[in-house]
Amino acid sequence: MKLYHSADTYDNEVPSVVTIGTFDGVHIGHKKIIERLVESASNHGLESVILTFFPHPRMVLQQDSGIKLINTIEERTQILEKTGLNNLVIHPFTKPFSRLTAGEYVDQMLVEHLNVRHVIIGYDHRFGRNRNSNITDLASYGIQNNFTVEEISKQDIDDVAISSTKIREALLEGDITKANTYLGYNFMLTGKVVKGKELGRKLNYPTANLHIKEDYKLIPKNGVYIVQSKIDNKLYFGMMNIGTNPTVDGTQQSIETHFFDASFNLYEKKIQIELLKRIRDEKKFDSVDQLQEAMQQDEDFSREYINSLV
Ligand SMILES: Cc1cc2nc3c(=O)[nH]c(=O)nc-3n(C[C@H](O)[C@H](O)[C@H](O)COP(=O)(O)O)c2cc1C
Ligand SMILES: Nc1ncnc2c1ncn2[C@@H]1O[C@H](COP(=O)(O)OP(=O)(O)O)[C@@H](O)[C@H]1O
Repeated sequence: MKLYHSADTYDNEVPSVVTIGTFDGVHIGHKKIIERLVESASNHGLESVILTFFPHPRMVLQQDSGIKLINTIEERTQILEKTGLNNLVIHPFTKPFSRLTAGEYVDQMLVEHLNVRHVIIGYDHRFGRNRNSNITDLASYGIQNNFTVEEISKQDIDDVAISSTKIREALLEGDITKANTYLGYNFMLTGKVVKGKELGRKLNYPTANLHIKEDYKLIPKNGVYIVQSKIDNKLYFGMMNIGTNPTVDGTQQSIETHFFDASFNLYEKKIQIELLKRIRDEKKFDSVDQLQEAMQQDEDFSREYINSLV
């Protein structure tokens, strides 16, 4: 897959089949549409292109929307990489861009830059300034500009939309099992390991503190989770706490993971952690001893679960 950070730099000479959308989560519903795109392109000797925008339009047009996404743009790219897609175009969504008329948008983006021959698009897709134009308009532009438009039906879209919202809700409720089922892969958190209070090692549970730089990334409900992570090509299991560490009077939310049967220096390292199962809520214990006991129980429970996987 070739990645372009703007449609302006797209340089493939072969005409394309384009799908436009956010694809946050790249879940099983999205995958069906992407399969259709990839198959259509390959059947007609064309290039498959996903045109997506970053930042998310709502992050630019309604800056206070506080929108949270299932994937960072980097994670989204990583997941799309595995779908057989030829080209991913992440076009910068800016205020000036949002003011292009429908005609300008089609001419510049689809025709001039992406050399489009076929568009696969949702029945309710709106585009151009103030989202003025719809799929019927796109089809007329197509007649003038030598491309065809294929509609994704309401039924297919509803399947997709429902699961996207459901995944966000599931994550906020801590239902990681449900989220993973809809995603078709394990929900992940990606970031850099930073220094914490250095208390973990005193509790006999050193914990890698994950710093996620993308403030728009959706963080699941506070609590304790069983996790896995590939670090330097080796798979480690562990237990993660997402929360404010009330026992030690913490206030800031932290994301901390203790990896089993591992001893390494992870500071400054970029890691990706997959969440497998939620164990319990975070609690304020009366003493650090009680916290340590709870962590021992979490470990026992996690190890049993992990052993049952293999
Ligand atoms: C599996 C696990 C479960 C945890 N559960 C709780 C909890 O229920 N309540 C709490 O206050 N802190 C909990 N913690 C957080 C500890 O308070 C934290 O790891 C400790 O303060 C060390 O922090 P440090 O890495 O910044 O040194 C948990 C940590 C882990 C790894
Ligand atoms: N099994 C392990 N799981 C997690 N981190 C580990 C492990 N072994 C060593 N470490 C290292 O210890 C650090 C965490 O130690 P800790 O005392 O909790 O300090 P901090 O508060 O800075 O996170 C991690 O960032 C990592 O570099």
